[in-house]
Amino acid sequence: MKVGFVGWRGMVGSVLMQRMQQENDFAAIEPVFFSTSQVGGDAPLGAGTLKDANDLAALKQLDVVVTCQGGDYTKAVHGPLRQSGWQGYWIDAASTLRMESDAVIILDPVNRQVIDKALAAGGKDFIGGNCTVSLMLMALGGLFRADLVKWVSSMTYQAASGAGAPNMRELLAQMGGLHASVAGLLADPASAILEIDRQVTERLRDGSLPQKEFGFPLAGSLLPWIDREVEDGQSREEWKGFVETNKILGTREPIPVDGLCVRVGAMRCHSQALTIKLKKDVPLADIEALLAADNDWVKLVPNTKADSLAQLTPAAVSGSLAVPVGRVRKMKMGPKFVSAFTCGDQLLWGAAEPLRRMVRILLER
Ligand SMILES: NC(=O)C1=CN([C@@H]2O[C@H](COP(=O)(O)OP(=O)(O)OC[C@H]3O[C@@H](n4cnc5c(N)ncnc54)[C@H](OP(=O)(O)O)[C@@H]3O)[C@@H](O)[C@H]2O)C=CC1
Ligand SMILES: N[C@@H](CC(=O)OP(=O)(O)O)C(=O)O
Repeated sequence: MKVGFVGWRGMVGSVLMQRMQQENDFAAIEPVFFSTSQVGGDAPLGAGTLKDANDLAALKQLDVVVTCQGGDYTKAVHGPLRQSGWQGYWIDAASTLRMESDAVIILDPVNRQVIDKALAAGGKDFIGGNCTVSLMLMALGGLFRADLVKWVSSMTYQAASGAGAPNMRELLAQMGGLHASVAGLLADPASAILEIDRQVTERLRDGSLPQKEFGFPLAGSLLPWIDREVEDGQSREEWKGFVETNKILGTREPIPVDGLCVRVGAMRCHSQALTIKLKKDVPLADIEALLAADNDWVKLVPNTKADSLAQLTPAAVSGSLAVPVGRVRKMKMGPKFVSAFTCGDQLLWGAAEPLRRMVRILLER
């Protein structure tokens, strides 16, 4: 199987490359590497030279295109490539094609049956889901599979990486800038904390912190809006929660999913506080058992202070494929209301891993 990789040196693409090497995936395929800017340069893994990612004739030679290049590339190339008669599989991290009727959003531990059905029907476009949605479904898969969910409200704490690599750098530069502005006072144990706070707040507001990428300080603050405005006062990130969840699950009766998406100063893990209304009253132990057993990556964290603080944070989860879910308890609103908190690496299950596994699914056929 000849598989072309576009966007392999970007942030998501690099994580995909790492995972494919860890799992020895390249041994099973013939990889061809593309670039939009370094055509003719050395390809990785000794795979010859980099081909032009905009060269339709070169792309037409492939059985599969895997792209992490971004939505602009997808918009420019996918349509013309299909119109030229190419019948290969298109596997994409960008959101551009997700809601197209002939595209499937891939998250195989949750929706393998949707993927298999599409493949059997001749489906060719397989698109990775929004990171927040994919991580929520990896965590709550057991409740959805048991058809217990009446609705979900998700309040997110999303990492800088979701906005891109330059944003991660900017967050750290802002952190450094804040620290530097009060380093002298901090070194003096007798200095007044309110004076430290006053100077930090002044720095947050005076426009001197680097903020080209985010537009605002994120370090020492948070940003309660992600992506552009859509309808009904929702951000586009919030809109994806409902439409993508239901498309991934292939629901006939859409399950309401809504909440607020917030950017926080974490590096690459998205966290979510979830309020779930169940269709019926189910004992807590059964809920925990369903959550824990759903897939190989979800990890039920006991609802204790010690376990939550040790296992349910970006610091604990970063770089790991595990998707811990904890803080599971019945809420005061009534026996059908359950709270949960989950945290996951948004570059792994949130971006690269579903694409890698889709290549494997195609290889199995
Ligand atoms: N960031 C995220 O969390 C998520 C992103 N996505 C999707 O994936 C797409 C790619 O995102 P992301 O990986 O963050 O994008 P990056 O900006 O990291 O990479 C995109 C491309 O930029 C080019 N590039 C230019 N300069 C550099 C450099 N110094 N280092 C590496 N690459 C460089 C590369 O293309 P070339 O080799 O052709 O020059 C690369 O493939 C997004 O547009 C989005 O659609 C999906 C889910 C999550
Ligand atoms: N929008 C997400 C990251 C992302 O790339 O999402 P999508 O794949 O839906 O465009 C975030 O900012 O955290």
